[in-house]
Amino acid sequence: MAKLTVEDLPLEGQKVLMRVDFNVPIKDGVVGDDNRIVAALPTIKYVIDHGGRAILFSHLGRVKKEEDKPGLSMRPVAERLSNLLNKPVTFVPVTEGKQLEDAIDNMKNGDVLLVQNTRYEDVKDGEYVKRESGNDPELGKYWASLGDVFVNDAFGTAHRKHASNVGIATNKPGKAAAGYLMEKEIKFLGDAVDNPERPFVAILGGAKVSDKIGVIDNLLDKADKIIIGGGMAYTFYAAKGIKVGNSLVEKDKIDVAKQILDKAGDKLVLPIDNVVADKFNNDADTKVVEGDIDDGWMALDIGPKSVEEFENVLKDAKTVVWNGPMGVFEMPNFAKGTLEIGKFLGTLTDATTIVGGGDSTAAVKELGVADKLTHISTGGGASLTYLEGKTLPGIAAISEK
Ligand SMILES: Nc1ncnc2c1ncn2[C@@H]1O[C@H](COP(=O)(O)OP(=O)(O)OP(=O)(O)O)[C@@H](O)[C@H]1O
Ligand SMILES: O=C(O)[C@H](O)COP(=O)(O)O
Ligand SMILES: [Mg+2]
Repeated sequence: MAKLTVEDLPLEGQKVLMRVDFNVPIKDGVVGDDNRIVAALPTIKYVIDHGGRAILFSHLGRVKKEEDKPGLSMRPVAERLSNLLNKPVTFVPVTEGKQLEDAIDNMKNGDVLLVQNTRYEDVKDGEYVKRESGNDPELGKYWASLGDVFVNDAFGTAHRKHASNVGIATNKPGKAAAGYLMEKEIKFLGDAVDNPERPFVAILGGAKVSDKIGVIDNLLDKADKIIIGGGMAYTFYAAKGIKVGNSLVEKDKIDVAKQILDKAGDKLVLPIDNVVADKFNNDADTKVVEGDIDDGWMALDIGPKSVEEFENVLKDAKTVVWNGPMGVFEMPNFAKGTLEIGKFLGTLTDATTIVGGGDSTAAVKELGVADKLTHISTGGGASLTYLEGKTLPGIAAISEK
């Protein structure tokens, strides 16, 4: 990578501003899945082990009104980070002003400080002003003034143009570096997209048809096969004139699906059979059907023949990128397709296997197959934007070597 990295920066005695993606699930004031915090530890440790003073910034959720703030405080994240680092982390409950500046002045080499949720800046005096999310130039300049150098390790946020990533970087020319997580994500995803070992197979599932249909179009030029499963599949069924019953379909995307089918030829692999249910519930009546899905039934998982067919396509793959579960894996009765595909990927020891996306990552972790895969991306939207071949503003703003 031609970008500056954390190892290129002076750290001893420096105030090191760091952008991380600690946008993690919080339930009842406690951090749930801490994958994203754990993933940033190598860079944080490197900075403090080299005498830097780590000043961490992250957003958490989406702050649109004053009342959103209490539930989206970074305090629980500071507690978890402190446990993981096994040392105190100073939490500053504000995003600007004397309290923050004093706390930074009091830091010693090797100390860690976490600033309040950067998106608190999106709401001022009850108004939704988007200072952070809209990359307000004054805010980026102010945050940049609080430190000497900048390290961006927030791959998960790289598709966003925020004051805390793009803004700070722009105000630290020649001193804005990528962290280890950023490097690692770019390496795995970059190799997969730019120079994949073939056959290269992409698996797309999940529920966000309109968000992700653009990815399919772009990947058609790059992948050897694209497997479509999960809620994504039935819009393609509809485009082919197969009956979908009450399955998830995005009607205004049927035309796009038709165009993709025309362009794709036999590159696109759709489910042969599905587990259909009479309601969206784990306790629904279910059956496996091939092809047409009758009214009153909805497809909530791929069926055994689809699993077999998908495995057949995957068995010789050398690169596999997966986003979006094969069914409603949150309900145990519809988790089998996702589990089977995940388990099978785990057996492809000669292949590079990459999973990205919030629910997809949660699925492979819950189902116990995560450690068999080459790379679990911390980016959902970011990894897909990358796969689409688009420039990520957070990465673009990092200084060149
Ligand atoms: N057949 C289906 N019908 C309805 N929902 C489905 C079906 N298959 C999967 N899903 C749902 O799709 C959701 C996950 O899709 P999603 O596109 O959000 O993936 P993701 O990995 O979280 O990616 P991102 O990070 O972009 O959100 C899950 O909640 C799952 O229940
Ligand atoms: O979780 C993510 O994808 C990133 O942290 C970005 O969050 P956002 O979708 O709220 O901008
Ligand atoms: Mg999701």
